[in-house]
Amino acid sequence: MTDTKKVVVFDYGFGNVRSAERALARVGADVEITRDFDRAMNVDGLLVPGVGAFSACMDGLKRARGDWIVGRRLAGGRPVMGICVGMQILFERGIEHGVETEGLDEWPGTVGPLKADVVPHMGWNTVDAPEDSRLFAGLDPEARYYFVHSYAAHDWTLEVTNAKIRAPKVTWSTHGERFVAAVENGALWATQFHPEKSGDAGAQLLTNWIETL
Ligand SMILES: NC(=O)CC[C@H](N)C(=O)O
Repeated sequence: MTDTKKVVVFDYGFGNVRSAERALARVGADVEITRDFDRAMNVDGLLVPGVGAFSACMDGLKRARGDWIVGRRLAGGRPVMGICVGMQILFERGIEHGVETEGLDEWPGTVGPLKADVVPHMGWNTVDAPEDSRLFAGLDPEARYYFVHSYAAHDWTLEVTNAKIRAPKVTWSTHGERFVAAVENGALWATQFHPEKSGDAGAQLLTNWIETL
């Protein structure tokens, strides 16, 4: 019997923390919703949800020292997962309603408006994951995931040229145009869609993350 993995759902005031908590508990994690600095720093896995505007989420995250916590966890190789705006804020910057806000800059690039006939992109969609993805391991390539967003990262520019460093794995989806749907980058994983609202496929995806903790 492997140890039960402990996960903190980081509560900085901008995220559907209860549904994230339920989904993680359903796949066997010992889950706590908190913004407590020490618990968020020392738990097996930190999940950063995000609902709302990029700038408001960044303000809330900084007020709870979430920027510091994410940075120090990653510096020590401690797993972090971002969901929805919790993924968007990992990029260099976000532009929403003409407001440009600095993100955590874990990855270069700008999160901007989705160019599609219908926004928000609200509903189920497939993704195009790399063959060797650990996040999507064991999942049907035709599986669908639940998205609710009007902004996205359209490009991926972080290139890793050193063969000794594991290159990030990027998963794409399309709504009007191609956008980044998920990233696996060492201890930092993130999804634009909501695994906690994506049924069995989402549960398998969260299980895949929990198993790395
Ligand atoms: N579901 C969300 O809260 C996403 C909000 C984000 N500002 C976006 O539209 O992409």
